[in-house]
Amino acid sequence: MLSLKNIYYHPSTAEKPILRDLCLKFKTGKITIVRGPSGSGKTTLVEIISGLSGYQKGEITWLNKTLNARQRRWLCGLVFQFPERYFLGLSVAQELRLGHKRLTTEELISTLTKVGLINLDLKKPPESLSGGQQRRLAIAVQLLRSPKVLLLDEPTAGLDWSVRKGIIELIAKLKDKQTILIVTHEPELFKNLNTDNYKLHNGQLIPQ
Ligand SMILES: Nc1ncnc2c1ncn2[C@@H]1O[C@H](COP(=O)(O)OP(=O)(O)OP(=O)(O)O)[C@@H](O)[C@H]1O
Repeated sequence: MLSLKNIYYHPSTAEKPILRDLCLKFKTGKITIVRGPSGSGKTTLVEIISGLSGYQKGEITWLNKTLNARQRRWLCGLVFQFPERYFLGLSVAQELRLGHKRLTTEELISTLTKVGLINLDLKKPPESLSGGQQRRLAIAVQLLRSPKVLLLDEPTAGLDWSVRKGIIELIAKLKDKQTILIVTHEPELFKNLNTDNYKLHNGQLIPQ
């Protein structure tokens, strides 16, 4: 399981540390939820876990083995906040094949099915999909890499209520195959899932 020990991060461009001796032990079978107000460091935390960003002190381990940034990038899939803003493909198929050129149509369809996108026209431009479909496509892009850990930054932000419900149900389904961390302003949306809850405050995680 994934574990963070005393993570300290103070970018030279920031006035004060963003994370201070932050500790987190992921629990088997539970979705980890981190809430916190804007600017508390939620995105910074997922960027560090995913290996996109470094840190000055501490240790991140998977099954008791210390991971460097490259190993964390292999281990984790990160779905950014509003991921649809970063789509590059001209079609759904092209979006999924970025970095996975040799994927067959069957493999694309199988991945889309995992995220509940059934009978989707692979030739459609990603921007023509609904908000909920775009969010599912962004999750599918990460699932193609078979990450052990899925990090979701505000996965329900900007979606209608009914669409949010669908995304929450999808996350509940994915949790059997992946370790999941969600950072969110809206932890109450996930209260019916089996979650382990924290608040990010002053650079540390407080169990809720
Ligand atoms: N490289 C950096 N240099 C300077 N300041 C930074 C850097 N990275 C993040 N920060 C600052 O650290 C704080 C935490 O940012 P972060 O984006 O992680 O917060 P957040 O909780 O995700 O916010 P939001 O909910 O608005 O997305 C912010 O004040 C941000 O401006």
